[in-house]
Amino acid sequence: MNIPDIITLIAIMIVGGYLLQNRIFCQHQKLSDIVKGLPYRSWVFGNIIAFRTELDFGALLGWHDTYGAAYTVRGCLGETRLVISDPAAFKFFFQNPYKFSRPPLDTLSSDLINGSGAVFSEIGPSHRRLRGVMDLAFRKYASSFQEGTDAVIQQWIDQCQWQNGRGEQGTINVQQALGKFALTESMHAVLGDTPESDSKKHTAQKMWIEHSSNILSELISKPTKRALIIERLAEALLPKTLLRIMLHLPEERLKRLHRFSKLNADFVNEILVNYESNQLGCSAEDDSDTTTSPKNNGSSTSIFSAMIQINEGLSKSQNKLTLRQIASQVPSMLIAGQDTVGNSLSWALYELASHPDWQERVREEIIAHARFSGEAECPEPFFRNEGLDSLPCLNAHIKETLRFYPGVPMFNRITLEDVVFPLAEPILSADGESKVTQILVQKGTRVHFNLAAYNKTRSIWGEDAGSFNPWRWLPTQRLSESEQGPVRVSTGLGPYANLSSFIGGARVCVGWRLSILLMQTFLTRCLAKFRFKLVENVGIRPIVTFTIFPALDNDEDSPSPSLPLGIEML
Ligand code: HEM
Repeated sequence: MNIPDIITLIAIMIVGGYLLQNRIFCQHQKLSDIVKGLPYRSWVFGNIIAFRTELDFGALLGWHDTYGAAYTVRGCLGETRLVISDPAAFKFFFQNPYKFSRPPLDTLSSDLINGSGAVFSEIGPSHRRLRGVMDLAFRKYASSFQEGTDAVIQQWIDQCQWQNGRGEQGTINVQQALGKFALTESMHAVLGDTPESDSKKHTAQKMWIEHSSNILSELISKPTKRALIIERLAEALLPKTLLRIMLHLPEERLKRLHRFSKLNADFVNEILVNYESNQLGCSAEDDSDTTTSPKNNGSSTSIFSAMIQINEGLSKSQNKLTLRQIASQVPSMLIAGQDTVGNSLSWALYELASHPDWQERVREEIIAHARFSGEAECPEPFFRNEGLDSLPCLNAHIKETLRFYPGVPMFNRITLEDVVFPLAEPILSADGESKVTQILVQKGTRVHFNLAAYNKTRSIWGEDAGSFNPWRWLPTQRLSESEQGPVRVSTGLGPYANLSSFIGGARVCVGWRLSILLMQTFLTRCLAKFRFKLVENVGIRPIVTFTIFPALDNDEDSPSPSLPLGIEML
C-alpha cells in the first residue's frame, strides 16, 4: 500500500467514526435554516473549492451583493460556515475577540510559520500582556523610510537606463521590488538593521529572508481536495495534541511548513545570541549592530529594543515577558508586514497608473508641499513624518487603496461559545419570509469575516462603493459634479478611516501606523521622480489568497505576483 492509499484509508475510517458520532447535521442545522447560503452541488466539498482554493475577488464581492452582509457557505462533509461583513457584527467581534479563536489547524500552521508563542496564536490574558508591550513599542518607535525608498527609486532608474540607454522611460515589474522594500523596511523598523550590515552574524536571518516571500499565500491558500477532507475530519474529531501529529503527514505543503519553521527557530536563536553577545560587551567588531546595543538603551533604535525597554520597566514581575517571548515576535511581525504592505503599494501604483489625471493631481500636491534638498538642478523632495499627514490627495489615495484592496481580504475564526451577532442591516431569512436582525451562531462554528465586502458597504461608502474613487475621501475639495464622492457615514470601525482593513479592538493590526507611514513615504518620493503608466495589452487581475496580489490576466494556471508598469522619469 502506498502512502496516499494509507492516508485515504485512514480518512475513510475517520469518516465512519465521524458519521457514527452524528455530528455532521446536528451542529449547524439552525444556521442554514436562518441564513441564506450559496448553492452547492456536492455534499462532500460543498462550496469549499470555490471558496478556499479558487477564491475570486469578483465572486467574493458578488456574493455579498447577491446574498447580503451575512450568508452561509458549505465546507466539507456538510459543515456550515458563516460569511459576514455587517458593520454591527464586525463591531461585536472587535469588542469580543476572545469569544473566538483561529481554527485549530490554522493556529498550528501559524505556530510553524510565525513561531510558537507568536502574538497570532495567543488569546486572553497572555495576548493582552504581549500586546501591551508591542503596542507601546510601536508607538515609541519613529523612523524614516526615505533611504529604503531611494534605493528602490535608484534600482528603477538603473533598470530604465539598461532598457533604452537614455534612462527616461521603461517597463518595470514593480511587484517584486515592492515586496522586498516592505520586508527590508519592516526589518529595519523591527530589528534596527538589515543583514547586509553584518554578514557573519546574520546567516540565519538571510536564509529566513530568502524563503519568507509570499510564504503565507503559498502555504495556507491552496490545499488539495484530499487535504481539505482530512483537515475537516481532523478538526471535527481530534484533540489538539493529535492534530499536531497530522502536521507530520507526508505532504509537500507540510514539509515546506516544517522547513520554514526550522528557519524561524534559527532566526529567533540568532537574534538572542546577537543580543546576549552585545550585552556581554563582545561587540568590539560589530559596532554597526545597533539592534539592541546597550549603548542605545536610552533611545529605541528598533521596535525590538523598545519592547525590551518597556518590558524591563514593567512593575509587576508576573507581567514581564521573557527575552525569548519578545524575540519570538520578530518573524511574525515581518511576515505580517511583508506581503500586506508590498501588495498595497502595488495596488496604489496600479490605480495611479489607471487614473492619469488623478496621478497628476497627487503629484502636484506633493511638489507644492515638499521641502527640497540636494542639487539645485536635481532637488530631492522630503517631508518630515508629521508633514505626510497634511497631504489630502495622497492620503485619500492611500485610504481608497486600502478600502478597495484590503491587505487581508478575509480572516477566519471559530466561535468558542454560542454568540449572537447583531446586524446593522437586516437580511432576508433563508425561507424569504422574514427579516433577520441578529444571528445566533453556535459554539464551534467557523466564521469568515469578509473585510473586502465590508469595505464596499453601500450604506457607508455610497452607491459607487464598488468603484475606485479617491474623491470620496475629499468631500470639500471636489472639482466637479462628476468627481463627487458620496459623503461617508462614520460607524467608527477600525483604527484608520473607518476601514476594517486593519480590523479593530484588542487584535487590531499592531503595524497599522507603520504601514501608513511606509506607504506615505514611498509614494511621495516615488511620485516626485516617476510618472506611472499602464502597459498596453497587459491586463492585471487581483488574486485572493490570504492577501490580494496583482497577477497577469493571462497567467491562468498558477498566477504569481506580477505588476509590469510603464515608468517615465520626471
Ligand atoms: C497594509 C498593511 C497591513 C494590513 C492591511 C494589515 C492587516 C492586518 C489584519 C487584518 C490583521 C488581523 C488578522 C487576524 O486577526 O486574523 C493584522 C494583524 C497583525 N498585523 Fe497587520 N497589516 C498590515 C501591516 C502590518 C505590519 C507592517 C506589521 C508589523 C510590522 C503588522 C503586524 C501585525 C501583527 C503582529 C498582527 C497580529 C495582531 C494580533 O493578533 O494581536 N501588520 N494585520
